[in-house]
Amino acid sequence: MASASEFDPALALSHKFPDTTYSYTERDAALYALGVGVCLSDAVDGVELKYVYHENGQGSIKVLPTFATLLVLRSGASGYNLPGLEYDPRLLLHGQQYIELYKPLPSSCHIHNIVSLAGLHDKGKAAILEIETKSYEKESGDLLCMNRTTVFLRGAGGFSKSSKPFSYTNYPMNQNPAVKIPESKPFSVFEDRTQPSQALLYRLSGDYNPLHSDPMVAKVAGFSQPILHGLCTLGFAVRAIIKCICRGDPDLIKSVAGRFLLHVYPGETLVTEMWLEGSRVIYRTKVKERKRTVLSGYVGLRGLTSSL
Ligand SMILES: CCCCCCC[C@@H](O)CC(=O)SCCNC(=O)CCNC(=O)[C@H](O)C(C)(C)COP(=O)(O)OP(=O)(O)OC[C@H]1O[C@@H](n2cnc3c(N)ncnc32)[C@H](O)[C@@H]1OP(=O)(O)O
Repeated sequence: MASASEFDPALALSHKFPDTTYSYTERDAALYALGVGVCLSDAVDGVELKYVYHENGQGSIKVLPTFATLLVLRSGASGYNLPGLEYDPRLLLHGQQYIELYKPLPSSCHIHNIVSLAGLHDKGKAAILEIETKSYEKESGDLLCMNRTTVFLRGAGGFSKSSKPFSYTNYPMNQNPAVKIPESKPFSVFEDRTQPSQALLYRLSGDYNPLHSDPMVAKVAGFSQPILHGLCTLGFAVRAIIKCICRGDPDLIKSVAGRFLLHVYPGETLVTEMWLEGSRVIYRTKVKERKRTVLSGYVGLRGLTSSL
């Protein structure tokens, strides 16, 4: 591999990522739902049973909108390896996630992914890499969703002049997950306790990064114990919004944006606060035990929320 000084960001921008595929069944969707806390405190939860069971004779289970984040998993293997960009995978942290949903996800599907570079930034102490994945249903050719995954590669920055650090983005500013949290009282607040084994369950959905399961790897990365997957925390937060704002209807979710601000330890309690701003829900998730904000962002809704 080349050293940071040999890395040519201009050359990296012309890199073509290979297309990837992904197939899932109802079992994968249900396993994911359990991983992000569905029916965790109530096995017959009136609005959540439909994600894991054919309730009332329904033909198929419902799929949570954040399941879309799994469709890109295969892209990750090649997606975070830009030619010449050197980084220690043990120091990688998930920084942000942005999702657009164009139609409800089917309960089983074959997916074709088109992958591209959406952003690359030199932050000195870190490099930030943004990968965009458009996921198409193979059979119909329909575009189902788009994911933009931002990874924070600690120790991989410094490849450009510190007086003029390299920064490239190909998407509009209004899709940036960084939000200003209102000072008013939240419209709704939802509390959910994760299980000590939460990351061990969530990883079975396909993100086997040992940062979430191996105490030694967690220590090297700077944590006292394995931490929760960022996308697991995001799944908990969006579930809270579906419960409290969407009256249990997952199909109202049009887009999701989240910035991971601090790690979560499995077993900690997540408290998600929500504010309505037009057709957007601004949210912030805190860890109750440490009184620290771990995630914030917004969710775009379909349809009017004026009746709320
Ligand atoms: C399916 C797809 C899978 C995707 C791969 C993911 C694999 C997973 O297995 C891995 C995970 O889930 S890791 C767990 C989830 N993530 C985390 O816990 C990270 C939490 N965040 C942090 O620790 C810090 O915010 C931290 C460390 C990220 C940044 O904190 P600091 O070092 O203090 O940074 P700071 O000095 O405040 O800012 C430096 C510049 O970076 C920008 N920035 C900060 N936080 C960011 C974030 N979260 N995302 C993107 N950019 C971020 C800042 O804006 C700043 O830039 P500038 O100076 O230009 O303003």
